[in-house]
Amino acid sequence: MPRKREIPAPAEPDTLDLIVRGGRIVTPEGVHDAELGILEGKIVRLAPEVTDRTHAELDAAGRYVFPGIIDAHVHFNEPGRTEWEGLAHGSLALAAGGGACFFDMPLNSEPPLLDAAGLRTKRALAEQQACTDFALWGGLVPGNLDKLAGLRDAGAIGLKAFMSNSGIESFPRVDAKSLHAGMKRAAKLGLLVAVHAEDDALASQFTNAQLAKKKTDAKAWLASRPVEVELAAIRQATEFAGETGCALHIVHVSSPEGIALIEEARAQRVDVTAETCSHYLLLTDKDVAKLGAPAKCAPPIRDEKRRLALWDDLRAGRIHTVGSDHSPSPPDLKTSPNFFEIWGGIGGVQHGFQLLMNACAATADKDFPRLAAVLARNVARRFRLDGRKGRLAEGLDADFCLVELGAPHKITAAELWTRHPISPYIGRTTRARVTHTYVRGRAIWSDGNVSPGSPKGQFLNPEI
Ligand SMILES: NC(=O)NC(NC(N)=O)C(=O)[O-]
Ligand SMILES: [Zn+2]
Ligand SMILES: [Zn+2]
Repeated sequence: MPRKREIPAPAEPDTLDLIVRGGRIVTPEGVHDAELGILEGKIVRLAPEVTDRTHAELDAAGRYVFPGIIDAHVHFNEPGRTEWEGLAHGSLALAAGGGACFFDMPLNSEPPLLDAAGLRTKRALAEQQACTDFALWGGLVPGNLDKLAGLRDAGAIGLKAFMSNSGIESFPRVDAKSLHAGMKRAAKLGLLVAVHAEDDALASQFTNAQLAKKKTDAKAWLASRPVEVELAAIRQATEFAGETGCALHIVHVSSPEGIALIEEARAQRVDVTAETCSHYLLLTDKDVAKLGAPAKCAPPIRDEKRRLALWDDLRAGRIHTVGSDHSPSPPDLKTSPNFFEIWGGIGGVQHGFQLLMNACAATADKDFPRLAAVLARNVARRFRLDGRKGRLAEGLDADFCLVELGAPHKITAAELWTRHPISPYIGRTTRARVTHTYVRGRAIWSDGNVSPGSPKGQFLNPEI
């Protein structure tokens, strides 16, 4: 008979650093009243009532406690185009909107992030400048196949490729051959590939048709990128994913037809997931015509029917992640009488997610769990960070934000933390407001203000 092992008495719990009192906890499974106990940056208690001793308390009564948002799609453009945005401004704006982590795209920094040395440079900058945690995308461009292993070893969260012109000379688009070869190599390395899915030949064809008619207004620009442009590229990328076994993430899917193609591929066991962005759920082609430059992005914002269908997709679990695709530029690049010449990219990192919550305000208990899935849990899962991030659960990082559903607030340019006060959401009203954002148990944003002595962001390595 083996001797009975002596079971040590449970250690006297340390005094907690923080208890979040009285909030409504949002998880993908539902909303419930509970409290969080936090110690050394981790959630160590999640219970109806946390009774431990604590150094501090945060009153969350009457508020929702969301998991810290993980925005897998931002362009903070540093190094090289810091005057467009920058890691400090960008991450603060993200935190002000409930974000705890961002994944920075390999463009529009200059040079773009195409190898391990580039990753180390951007990582060092972000460790100094970013107030939230972060991961970094590497680029997949024609000719950098031999850099992909280095990118993986340096901790890239995945590879990003453009199937159409990126607008950035140093970040050329992949043709079919280089995309296929890149995905094949990425599959071997265990790296996910994300694509900007617009077919270059079709986009040029439709663009030329508009320009030939001397049409250069917003309406003509929208007509130059019909849904077919997106669908052709999604078809090709999913086909390649099937052939190569590469994990594929289609970023900024703008149409329900695009989501349907991704669903079809998934039914064929292709490892593909869909991201859409807040602006496709919040704006329509009419807003593009009305707002002009601040609402220009590619693929473009679609009609009301498609916007509503994307909400259906999101509620049905057919959209896996929602990012901001925050891609701002200085005002001079946003002003031209020719809409085709205006820089494409929407600055929405601060308000986009809050406006999604606002859109669900009347059905919060039903819809907030879905938002917790697409804004945090699913992102962490897809990018293998779920051992640390993405949920309010014991043992995970204490990343969370408090959301208040209060009186309608009108969004102003003055409240933007981005470098340039350009946003399609200025003038909109929202009942949902993020009052506090915590990363690893420390306040970054509190009571609608930047917390003094903000902590520096940590680099996140995928769990390969
Ligand atoms: N160079 C960019 O930042 N492009 C971005 N611009 C958009 N979406 O309009 C993007 O993600 O494709
Ligand atoms: Zn893109
Ligand atoms: Zn983007």
